[in-house]
Formats: sequence, structure tokens, C-alpha cells
Amino acid sequence: METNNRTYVFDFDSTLTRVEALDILAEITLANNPEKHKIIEEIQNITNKGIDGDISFTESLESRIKLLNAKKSDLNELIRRLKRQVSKSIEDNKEFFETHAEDIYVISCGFKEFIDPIVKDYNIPSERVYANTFEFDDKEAIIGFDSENVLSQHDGKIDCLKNLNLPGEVQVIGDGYSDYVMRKAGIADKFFAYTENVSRDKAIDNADHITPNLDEFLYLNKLPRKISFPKHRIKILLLENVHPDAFERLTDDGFTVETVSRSLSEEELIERIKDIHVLGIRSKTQVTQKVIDAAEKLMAVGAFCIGTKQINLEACKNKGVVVFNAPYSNTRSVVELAIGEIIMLMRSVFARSTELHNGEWNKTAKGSREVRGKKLGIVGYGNIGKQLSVLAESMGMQVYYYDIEDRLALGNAKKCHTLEELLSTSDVVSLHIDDNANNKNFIGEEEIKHMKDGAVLVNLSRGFVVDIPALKTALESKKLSGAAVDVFPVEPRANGSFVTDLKGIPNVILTPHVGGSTEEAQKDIADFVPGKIMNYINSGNTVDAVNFPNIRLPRQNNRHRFLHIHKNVPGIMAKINKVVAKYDLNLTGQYLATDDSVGYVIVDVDKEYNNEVLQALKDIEHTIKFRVLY
Ligand SMILES: NC(=O)C1=CN([C@@H]2O[C@H](COP(=O)(O)OP(=O)(O)OC[C@H]3O[C@@H](n4cnc5c(N)ncnc54)[C@H](O)[C@@H]3O)[C@@H](O)[C@H]2O)C=CC1
Ligand SMILES: O=C(O)CCC(=O)C(=O)O
Repeated sequence: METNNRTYVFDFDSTLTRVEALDILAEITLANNPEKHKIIEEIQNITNKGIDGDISFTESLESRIKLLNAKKSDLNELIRRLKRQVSKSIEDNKEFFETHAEDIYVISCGFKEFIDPIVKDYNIPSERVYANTFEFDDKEAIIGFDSENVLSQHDGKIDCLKNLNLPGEVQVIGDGYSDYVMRKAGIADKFFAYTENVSRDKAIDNADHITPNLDEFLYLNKLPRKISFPKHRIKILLLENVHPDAFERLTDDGFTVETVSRSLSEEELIERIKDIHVLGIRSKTQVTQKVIDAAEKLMAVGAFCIGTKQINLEACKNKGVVVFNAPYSNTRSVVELAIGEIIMLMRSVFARSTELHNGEWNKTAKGSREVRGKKLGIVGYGNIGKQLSVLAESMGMQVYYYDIEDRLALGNAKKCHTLEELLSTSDVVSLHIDDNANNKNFIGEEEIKHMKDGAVLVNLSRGFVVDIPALKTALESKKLSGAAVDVFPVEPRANGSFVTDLKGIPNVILTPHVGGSTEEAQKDIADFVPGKIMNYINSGNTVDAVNFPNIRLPRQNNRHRFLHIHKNVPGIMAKINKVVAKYDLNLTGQYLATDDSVGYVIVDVDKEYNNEVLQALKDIEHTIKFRVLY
């Protein structure tokens, strides 16, 4: 048990629990009442007016009890429900209620009948719970409350706290103005507006501190807590119109998230990145060395797409910034677009459609071919190439593929040993190679020469892979009968005007890099990437990181976890262990993952440790980043 000459006075409803208990009681008692919603709304209005001090509390209590029409037996169900509705950060920090049991009080205008059983689980005995009590009739119906209790009176909390005459500094934690009044009256020393469940302007405006959860309260008071750094202090910036689900997932987990619908220029990003802990981007934002140099707090970058060429992965690694992407989420979307475009090109549908848009009826079979039995050449037999192979074959196409790596053929696909072999065989060539810089101008004049006359080319990989002037010439000379291009060597940062040399050429389908832009893909990415980010920030896991040693860590309870990222030079592990030995830490786990340039050590220790150990670990030469998780 610890004490520091301070007492903590907690409100109950919407502070220790996520809800107002009488609202829940109303849901129980009015379950079968046809007027249920109307009555509950009325009760909530009365509750809010009482909390904000707009009507007298006694008046609010009387009116609500009348509307509730509750019985003693309803309280059992209420207690059962409230146990499941304890505020998340209160639940997470149960240890605080154990270590400071002597210093914690509850002063509430709710009722002891349901507060006592809930807070008992948090080590707060009935003697330290100050609240109202119900009055029952002989049939055990709730008919009123003990009107002698000061807490049934307007601003009753003031008298209640005054009567307690608590020693030392008194801190009040609550969501309402009726909690603040104790501070206003000069009986409490500090008022913390607790906004985890509800944000009330009158409380916030008057608070000494606003605490979005108990973590922040404990952090401000330098008290032991479940996580070392409150999550809402971790700032996440999501650019480029990342799907709103990502915002929701990350904010639900407690992070502070900002979104910008477009990509930022290097200068803009340098300015914004300074106080950002996690950056989320898609394919347009360039995370350069200069950006990383300016990123003082950056811990992770999430690429909400497959490609990571836009990120200087080495610069990130050297700064201890872990990068994640979504390698699978949008692959099916790209494949479906490729299939659609192959059919459209082979049938010259866009040419016919454009003519008709311009008022020309041109019913012809010329330049219109089935895909059945045609040869599809897939360049890059990775996650996308392979799926395309399966779908194309199911439409009756003969599939050929070429890859620099050994890739197993799916179905009846045939492997080509050279690019030339594939190009000279295929009626359709579809590019699905990765975004590495060596693939610049991968398809140019020479390669096009090897293609069959009248073949079509589909590029949904990266813009720089195709030499655009060479493609333009081939299309204009009719060497190629069509092309579909989704990606361009230079793409704009935001939606707006855009010009390409391929504009206006018949049977050329142009799309603004939308291969992976489907609702399904974006939703899946918005689930996948935040999951990886949260896993790293919350527990140190680097599984699936693209630039960092991958490590899957076991879950830990009642332990502290130190994360140490350092340059991979000899002797660091020994130095870490020297610190561990010097401060007599009781290790419960130690993990190490390295690559050529960085080492990542995770140290799990028992509850107690000397704070000096943190500085000692930070001070180890070649340390890149160090943080304590919990
Ligand atoms: N248009 C869009 O919206 C989207 C485009 N993409 C792009 O699609 C491309 C493919 O993505 P995934 O299939 O997921 O990648 P992946 O990494 O799974 O597969 C790429 C394959 O290309 C092969 N490869 C690389 N260079 C090659 C070369 N010079 N010659 C032959 N094979 C080569 C690799 O060995 C690998 O098997 C990437 O460039 C990605 O950025 C991905 C998603 C959406
Ligand atoms: O739509 C996006 O954000 C980029 C898609 C893409 O090219 C990728 O995932 O690599």
C-alpha cells in the first residue's frame, strides 16, 4: 500500500463507469414499455441538467426516480450490467486502486445500492463510498431516497467532502460540474475533468486538467500506470484520404488522430512531422531522409498500400522508425481491374464507347476479339500476378508468366525463361512487377519490338516501369492495338488536372492509379495497417514490418517491457545485461532480433524497478531509440 499524503475523490457515473447508472436502470425497468425511448430521453435530459447544475439536484433525482418505476430486484440486473461497463482505463489500471486503496474515495450523487458492489472489486470499501440510498415501500418498489443525506441536495458534494475533513492534497476526478463545485468551494485542491466517457463543457472549462482517461491522470501525477505514456498523447497523422475505418480503429484505441485528404509536399511534411508519432500514407507521399531527419518523435510509418518505394526505408530504420504496409489487401482489386481491362481492350470497347459518346454509331467486329484461347503473358508472378493467372485461366486464356525469382506455376500456367519469350508469345502482356528502382523503363522500345503485332499492354504496377514515349509511338504506329495504363511516372499529389502523352489515343484506357481503390480493399487496408501499428505501439511486435527485424512477442501481464533499438554493433547485448545486473532487475523475458544494421532488444521485468535504469539503458552507446511500454 502506498500513500503520498494525497486523496483521490472519484465520481461514479460516467467516470468510474462508462454510463449513467440510472439510464441503465431505466432501460431495464422500461424494457417492455411502449414509451421507453421517450421516457429514457426525458431521464437523460434531467440527468444532464442536474449534472450541469441547471436544475437543482434534488429536483432532478425526484423526477428521475418517479419516471424509473423501479423495484429492488431490478438492482441485481443493474449491477450485473454495470460490472461490464467499468471505464476501460479504470479497468486497465486496477493496480492503482490496489496500491492507493487507503487514499481513494467515491463521492457520488448516485446510490450506494449499486455503487458499493461495483467499486468493491476495485478495493474501495463501502465506508469510503459516499452516495445516496434508496427508499423502498413494503412491496420493495423504489419510491424515493433518503432526503437527509447531503448528497441528495443541490451541491451536496461540497458538504459531503467538507464533513470528511480529508488531510493533504485533495484531488477530485469527475465528469461533471457538480464535481467541480468541490474545487470551486475551496475544499478540493484540484479538479480533473474526466472525459473518457463524456465531455461536458462546464466541467472542462473549469478544470485544472482535462484527463481523457485514467492513464493521463496517473501520468500527470507521476503515479504507476498500465502504460508508460498515455495513448492520447500519441499523435497519428493519416494522409491521402485513408479509409475512415483507420481513423476509427486508432481513435477507439485511444490515440489522437488527424487526417489530411491529400498528400503533403516534403516541406509541408517536414513542418508537420515534428510532433507526430505515427505517420500513415498511401503511394504519393514521399518520406525522404529530410522528413525523417525532422521527425523527432516518429515511431512508425504505415503505408496504407502495397508499395513502399515512396518511403526511405533505410533512413527510417536508422532512426528506429518501423514501417508497415498492407501486402495483400488490394491485390484482388487490381486483378479484377486487370481482367476487366483485358476484355475491354480485346473488344475495343473504349474505342466504340468514345465514338458513341461523340455521336458516332460504328457497329463492327474489326479489332474485337474474345479472350478465350488467347495467350496472356504475366510479368511478375507475385501476389497479384498469381491471382490474375488463376482468374484468367478460368476464362479460358492460356497463361504464360515470367519472373526473376523461381515461382511455382499455378494451374496450367507456363513459365517463360526469358522476358523475350513471354513478349513474343503473348496476345496480352500484363505487368505486375514490384516497385524497385531497377525496373525503371522495364518496357521500352526494344521490349515492345519483341511483342506480337496487335498485342495489348496492361500496366497496373508502377508508372516508371514503362517508357511512355516508346508506348505512345507503338500505339500510334498500331504496333500495339491498345493499352491500359493505371500508373504514371509522375502522379499528382491531389485530385485535379492531369495531362499524359497517352491522352486521346484510341483504345487506350487511362485510369488515375485506382487499381487498388475499391471500397473492399481500402476497408481491409484500414483494418490491417492500424492493426500492425497498434501491435507495435502497444506491445512492441514488429511482425510484418518491412524494414525492421520481425519479432512476435508474448503477451505480458503485470510486467514492465523495455524496448531498446540500437545500431547492430558488437557488445550491446552485454551492455544491456550489465545494466540489468547493476539494477538487480528480475527478468521475466528477454528477446533479440537483429539485421545487418539494427538490433531490437525487448526486456520484460517484474513490477518493481529503479527509475534510474531507464536512463542507464538510454545512455548505452549506439542506442537509437528506447521506450518503456508499461
Ligand atoms: N495500381 C494499383 O493501384 C496497385 C499497384 N500495385 C503494384 O503492383 C505491383 C505488384 O504487386 P504484388 O504482386 O503485390 O508484388 P509482389 O512483390 O508480390 O510481386 C512482384 C513480383 O515481381 C517480380 N519481379 C520484380 N522485378 C521483376 C523483373 N524485373 N522481372 C520479372 N519479375 C520481376 C518479383 O520477383 C515478384 O515475384 C507492385 O509494383 C505494386 O506496387 C499494387 C497494388 C495496387
Ligand atoms: O491506392 C493506393 O493507395 C496505392 C495502391 C498501390 O499502388 C499499392 O498498393 O502499391
